[in-house]
Amino acid sequence: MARNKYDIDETLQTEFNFSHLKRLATYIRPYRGDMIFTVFLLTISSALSMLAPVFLMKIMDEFIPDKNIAGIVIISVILLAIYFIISIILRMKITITSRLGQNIIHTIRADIFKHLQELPFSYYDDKPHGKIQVRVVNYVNSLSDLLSNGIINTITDLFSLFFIVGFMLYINVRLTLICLIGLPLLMVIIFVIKKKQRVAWQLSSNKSSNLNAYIAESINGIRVTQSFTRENENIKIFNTLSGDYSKAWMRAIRLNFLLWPSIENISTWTSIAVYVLGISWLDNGMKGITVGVLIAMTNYIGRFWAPINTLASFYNSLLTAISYLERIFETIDEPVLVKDYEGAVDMPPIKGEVEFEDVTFSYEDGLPILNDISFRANVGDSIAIVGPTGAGKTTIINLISRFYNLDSGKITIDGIDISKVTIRSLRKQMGVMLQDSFIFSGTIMDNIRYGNMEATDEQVMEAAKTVRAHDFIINLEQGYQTQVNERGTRLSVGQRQLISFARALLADPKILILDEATSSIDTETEILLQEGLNKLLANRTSFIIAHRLSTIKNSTCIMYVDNGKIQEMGTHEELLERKGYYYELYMSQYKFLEKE
Ligand SMILES: Nc1ncnc2c1ncn2[C@@H]1O[C@H](COP(=O)(O)OP(=O)(O)OP(=O)(O)O)[C@@H](O)[C@H]1O
Repeated sequence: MARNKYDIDETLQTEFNFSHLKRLATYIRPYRGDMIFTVFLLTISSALSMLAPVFLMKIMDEFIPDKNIAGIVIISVILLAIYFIISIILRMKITITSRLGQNIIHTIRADIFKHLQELPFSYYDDKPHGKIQVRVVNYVNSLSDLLSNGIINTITDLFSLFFIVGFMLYINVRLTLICLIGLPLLMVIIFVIKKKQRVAWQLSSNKSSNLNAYIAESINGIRVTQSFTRENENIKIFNTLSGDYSKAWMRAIRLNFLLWPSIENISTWTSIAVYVLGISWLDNGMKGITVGVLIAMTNYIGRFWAPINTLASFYNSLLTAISYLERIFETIDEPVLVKDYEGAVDMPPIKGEVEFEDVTFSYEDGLPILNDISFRANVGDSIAIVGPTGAGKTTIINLISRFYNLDSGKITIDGIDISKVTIRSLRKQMGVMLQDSFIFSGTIMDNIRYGNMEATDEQVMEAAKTVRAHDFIINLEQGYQTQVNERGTRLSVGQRQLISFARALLADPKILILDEATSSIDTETEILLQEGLNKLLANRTSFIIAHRLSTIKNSTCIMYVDNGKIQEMGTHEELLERKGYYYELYMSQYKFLEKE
């Protein structure tokens, strides 16, 4: 799959369907006790608040004409008590819903993150990292309001609506029916704008994703940007992406806002109808219409449209949330293409014999990068892989750890097909040191211990001493406890490599895979690295994408890769004698080094 870029909208693999909502319900289910309790409290509060207009009606129609002061006082006290209870209930609701919403969001986020840990390299090859990040953080956050207040308010408002209509019918059936006439009209409006809203929110989430992708890319590439003084161009790209996002968001929100004026209009017109007809019926002395009835009725009509408004706003948030849910579930459902096959067993302790048998591999269908590659490395061999850039060297070493699946052929370790064993048991026994010696934020001690979480401080230091990293570490202001930033920016390239050596050694793997940095390193560090490397390689089978002549010459076998094939294999002397590809490479790049 071609890599998606920051300015290309992502297309959804699966369209939204209602099973997404059902799935969302599974996240909510563990909290249904809390939800039911809150809805119960809110329903009580809503029912209590419904009593006020009835009390008012009683005061207007009975207590005032009868001059019943005691009755008015009693009702006022009851109303005060009711509002006190309502305020306590609302406070409880806020506490419970906030906690509940955050718990649900945490579970969804944890599920995405767990899945991201398992997704293979190919997933990350195709997607800008900012677009992945926005799903874990922003999209999940956007569900917060829906999950905390939205659902509970909606259920409660449905109950309120039920009570309000009940009270209205109790007071006067005719006037109630006039009020309800507006509802079918509202349904039609909702139905008409629904599809447009969905599309608008999808577009808005795409644009926010693009913007995030670009921000992440710009931060990662800030050094190159400033070196090439590309700041102004970057700001222009940012402004375009940010403008696109604003426009998409404005369009979506405008569609959302179409609903409120509609509700306002419908509620105003039906209220006017109730007033006009009510007053004329009162004038005509129609049975059952009194001043108290009209006051109570207008009060209920005001209340009737409030929950309708909340329901409409819930509906809007649901449509917004759906566009995020689609992305969230798409990520959680992303197939883990590199996984344990059924019946996979653990890899027994590795001795270190590695064999490629007719291996063919492509990143993109129909474009093979490796063609029918076969070779064998015996226990303890160190294989230096050389060849022109883009030849497929990194690809070969990535396949040994099974970071990708093969198109055909097989790779065996100690005669066991690596696709038949569990990935964890395979990778745990391998030491991989990639060209970018990634340093995580934390202490130097933590960074080395990454290779073996059970290692003691002494073992960490022992490993650092062996690869010659100890001396520079103890000269840092806090030694092994010195904090380093993500990517290890405060360390030199050579220092980062030495830390990676120590990390790899601590894992004590039988097979070592190294992508040697090409960066020019000062002679002193070069000697240190070479010493470190020699210690690291002793008694292990190793594959090194080698750039230093010393590493190449010290290896048991050199493999020259080009055009997806192994063109030559042999020792330094054998290959020089053959006067083929390696000879050419040596004469053009390394020979002068030996003269110095
Ligand atoms: N994730 C990927 N998706 C698609 N093509 C890729 C991917 N990674 C590498 N390639 C392509 O595969 C080929 C081999 O790449 P590889 O990284 O293995 O080369 P290499 O020999 O290690 O190069 P270098 O010495 O420059 O690091 C190249 O043509 C490259 O463009």
